[in-house]
Amino acid sequence: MSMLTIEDAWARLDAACAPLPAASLPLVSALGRVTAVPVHAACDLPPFDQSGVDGYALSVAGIRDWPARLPLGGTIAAGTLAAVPALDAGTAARIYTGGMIPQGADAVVAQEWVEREGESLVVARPVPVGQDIRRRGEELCAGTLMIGRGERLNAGRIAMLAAAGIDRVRVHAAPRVRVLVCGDEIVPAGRTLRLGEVYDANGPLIASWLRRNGYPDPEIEAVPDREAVVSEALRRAFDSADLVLSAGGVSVGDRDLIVPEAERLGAERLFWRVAQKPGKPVYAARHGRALLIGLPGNPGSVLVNLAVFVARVLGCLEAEADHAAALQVGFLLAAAAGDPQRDTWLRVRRRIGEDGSLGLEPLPRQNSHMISNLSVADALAWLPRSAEQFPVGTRVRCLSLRL
Ligand SMILES: Nc1nc2c(c(=O)[nH]1)N[C@H]1C(S)=C(S)[C@@H](COP(=O)(O)OP(=O)(O)OC[C@H]3O[C@@H](n4cnc5c(N)ncnc54)[C@H](O)[C@@H]3O)O[C@H]1N2
Ligand code: MOO
Repeated sequence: MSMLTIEDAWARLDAACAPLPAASLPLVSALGRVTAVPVHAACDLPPFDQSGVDGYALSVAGIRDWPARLPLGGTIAAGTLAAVPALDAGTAARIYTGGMIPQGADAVVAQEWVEREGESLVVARPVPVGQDIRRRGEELCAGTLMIGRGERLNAGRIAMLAAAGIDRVRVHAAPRVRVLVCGDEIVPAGRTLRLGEVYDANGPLIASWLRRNGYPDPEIEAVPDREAVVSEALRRAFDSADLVLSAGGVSVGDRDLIVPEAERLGAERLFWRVAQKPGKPVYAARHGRALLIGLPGNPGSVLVNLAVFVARVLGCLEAEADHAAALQVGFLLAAAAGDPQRDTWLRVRRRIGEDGSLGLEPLPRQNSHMISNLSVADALAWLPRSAEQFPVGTRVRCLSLRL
């Protein structure tokens, strides 16, 4: 049976994704979304010359003799709205961190370095011009490009834009995701299992993975293995979602209904089966503007395909500039077996060595129906197909599970 390489499957998904429309959102509501336009600073940073410390503003250019004794004028606090009076020659003004530097001042001296004697200030040692003044625009000027298009907004980027006066930002819509959890034997936790049933791991896995990665909670539907029900669930999902994720029912059993029902509804296949282990029977198709990724039902396979394909499609739908799978290179901390026909995604725990190197510790219980090693697993080591063992120390690529 023909199997696509992982790279070819990525290329087909990339080619099939069209970016979702963009809209302007209040900045903090845009957390996790991707910019649709470049964003430029709305003001200079800092916006005015300001003090970097609590201390005294003075004009050192006019002082000949040190120690200097300077009569004290007014007090300048941060946030003072009224115009700050100019500093009289030969005087000093009390100033707080962030306070506006008065006209005539050319330095600030921190209060720890001076003595107060009545209404005068005694400055023992010479102070260089410019000391502890943060200059207007020294970090950046209004109009400076702060972030390009296609960048995902995290807390730091939101803070940075807010500081530069940005209150709204144009971002691509978050993909609407609908999840179909397939299988007659699947029941939610909390019920007593009857013989033949298993608890649903895939619904909670997909929902929490999406939330963890900054996507809105998806619609989740339990779908029994009946043609009419699968077909109706797919039809509704295609109508209402940008990305449909089904879990289960994509293998070759007679009750594996996702592929035939999706295609009966007119879905165009992008691929079915990828040369990877686990997760081989993964299916991808396009129906109108919606994409379907049929995740094979074993929870270990869902896990792998979320990290390998779903993350990529989501980034693509949001026109993320660097949406390609973020791969790192590490080395195996124990020998591992690959597979002669398929690339292997080996669940590992990442361990940073004392020298900063990235060690990948292969974990037990790798079979695709097992997920108890997720107590510690955080990445997938990518072992190319090979009949040989990979010895300790082999350098391999790895992909975060984004759990
Ligand atoms: N003759 C063949 N049989 C199978 C092949 C194959 O190539 N030839 N591939 C195997 C592989 S690999 C996988 S992976 C599975 C995928 O099959 P399906 O996508 O059709 O998944 P199901 O049969 O529905 O379920 C597989 C397995 O996972 C359990 N499961 C399903 N959903 C959940 C859930 N929500 N929570 C927990 N566990 C779930 C299900 O009970 C089955 O045990 O096919 C192999 N067979
Ligand atoms: O692809 Mo399956 O996930 O190997 O068990």
